[in-house]
Amino acid sequence: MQLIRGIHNIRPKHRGCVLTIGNFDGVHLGHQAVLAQVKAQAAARGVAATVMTFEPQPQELFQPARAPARLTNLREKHLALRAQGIDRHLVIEFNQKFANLPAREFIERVLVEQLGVEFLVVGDDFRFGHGREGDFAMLVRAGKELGFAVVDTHSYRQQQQRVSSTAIREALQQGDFALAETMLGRPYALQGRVVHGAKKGRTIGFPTANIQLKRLHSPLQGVFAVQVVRNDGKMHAGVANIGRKPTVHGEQVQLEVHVFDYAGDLYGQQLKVIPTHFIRAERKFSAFAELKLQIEQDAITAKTLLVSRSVE
Ligand SMILES: Cc1cc2nc3c(=O)[nH]c(=O)nc-3n(C[C@H](O)[C@H](O)[C@H](O)COP(=O)(O)O)c2cc1C
Ligand SMILES: Nc1ncnc2c1ncn2[C@@H]1O[C@H](COP(=O)(O)OP(=O)(O)O)[C@@H](O)[C@H]1O
Repeated sequence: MQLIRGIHNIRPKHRGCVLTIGNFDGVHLGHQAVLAQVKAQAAARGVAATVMTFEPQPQELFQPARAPARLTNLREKHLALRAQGIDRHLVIEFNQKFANLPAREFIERVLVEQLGVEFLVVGDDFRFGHGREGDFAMLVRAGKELGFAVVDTHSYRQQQQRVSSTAIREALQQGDFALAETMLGRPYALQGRVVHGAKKGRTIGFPTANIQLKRLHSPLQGVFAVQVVRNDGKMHAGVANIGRKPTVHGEQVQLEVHVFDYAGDLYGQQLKVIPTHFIRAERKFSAFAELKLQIEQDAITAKTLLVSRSVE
């Protein structure tokens, strides 16, 4: 799959596509139904199945404090789109300049001239262009005039509930990882590269692989039993903390994983961390020795939960 970052990187050879536009945060089953429609239309026409997303997501630019926690950062989203068999992922850098682009210009310049869109799939509540002036009806009219088809996405439901990024976020916050998985079509996972930390973990017998979340807000916080998948596909059990580490005056929210029965170097590796159970909220301890005792308890709890899960 091809990743195109920025409209300035669209080349004449990219003309001709079946396109969908949206945030696609999570790439859940609702999104996957839309992607299947895009792929089928693209295959029938012999053009590229293309997804346009925005980075940051528009609300993260306009109202960063109120923007919902992302289920997938850019990389995770890209990998999930790739797993769906999409040909091209076009990431628009969403800044004030792009937000000011008049709706008509977006259609004429980006959709028609640059992308040569043949078939467009968007939600009927999709708004775009300066001051959100563009809407579904405008796209339909422009399509008739400029020669592309426009269809709306259908609401995808499961047990009467509309599958949405919001519903998945709520399931995660309630520790209902099984429900989140049924809506995502895969286990909820956080992915990233192991970076260097303060090197304190090893001094208490709990080395922790530190992974930057690359999100404005995290949908999860606290201590969890987890499964860890390495790039070579090897699986391990572990215990993880997602938080600011108030005991050691951390700043950014980070994911830290202690892998059970493992001793080796994980720096630089890509890890996929699948939370399976919520254990407790993060706390500030008055001494590092107290935190050590608590982590020992957390590790026992996590092992018990993971064993009972594998027996189920
Ligand atoms: C299972 C687990 C639970 C944790 N719980 C907390 C916590 O409640 N409060 C806190 O400040 N840090 C918590 N941490 C983070 C530790 O402060 C951190 O792992 C330690 O400072 C080592 O950091 P380092 O990897 O940068 O050396 C936890 C870590 C793990 C693995
Ligand atoms: N069982 C393990 N779980 C997690 N990391 C481990 C483990 N064994 C060794 N490591 C290595 O140790 C590092 C973490 O040690 P730590 O002292 O916490 O350092 P840092 O502060 O840099 O994360 C990991 O990034 C990894 O390379």
